[in-house]
Amino acid sequence: MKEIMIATQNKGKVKDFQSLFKKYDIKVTSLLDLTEPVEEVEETGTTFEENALLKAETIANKLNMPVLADDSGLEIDALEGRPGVYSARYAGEEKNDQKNLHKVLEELRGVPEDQRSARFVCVLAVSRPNQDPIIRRGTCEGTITEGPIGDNGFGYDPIFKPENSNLTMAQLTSDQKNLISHRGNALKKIEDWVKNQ
Ligand SMILES: O=c1[nH]c(=O)c2ncn([C@@H]3O[C@H](COP(=O)(O)OP(=O)(O)OP(=O)(O)O)[C@@H](O)[C@H]3O)c2[nH]1
Ligand SMILES: [Mg+2]
Repeated sequence: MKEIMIATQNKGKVKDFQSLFKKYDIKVTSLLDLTEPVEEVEETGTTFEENALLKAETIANKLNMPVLADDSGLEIDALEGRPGVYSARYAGEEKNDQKNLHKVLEELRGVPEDQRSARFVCVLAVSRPNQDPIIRRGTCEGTITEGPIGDNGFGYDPIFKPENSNLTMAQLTSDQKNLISHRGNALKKIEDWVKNQ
């Protein structure tokens, strides 16, 4: 079976990619599968594109093989685009999903529904030896709920209601999420590369 290495340490992303790659018959491996753990790449960029490329290139050079990296986050209009590229560490260095989403809910307290618009952004970067990288962005528009609902997914999924849906991302199955998600939309744009693996 073909394999793609994803340069991530995030279990939630790995699960999304496993569901996304099923139809291509591709096995997903990630940094979590390596016997010798690699140090986390410091995300020093100020854009999703910069950080995705940084993660892809660093890991591709280290492992000497093609890798796919994902930099993603939530942009909330009423918060001028925050948490944005800082989504993973919004409430502190420990990267705690619960604390992050409660910080967002607190900041949006009293903001009416029609002003709670937001979008998930996912930038995928492919780095491969001796070839130019591929970088593509996917988004998913929606609104922020007043409280967390649902147990599936990860991150901010329990407080994000995609447009045209009555359910939050965390109430959808992985397959349902990925049909409409930022990650699914970005992956469609690199499908040619995926099929050639
Ligand atoms: O509810 C969510 N559903 C999603 O589908 C999703 N995708 C991203 N996010 C948030 O954005 C951060 C990424 O930050 P990020 O790209 O730096 O990843 P990370 O640091 O968690 O792992 P790595 O891939 O860098 O190893 C994550 O931690 C989450 O908080 C999501 N939240
Ligand atoms: Mg990260």
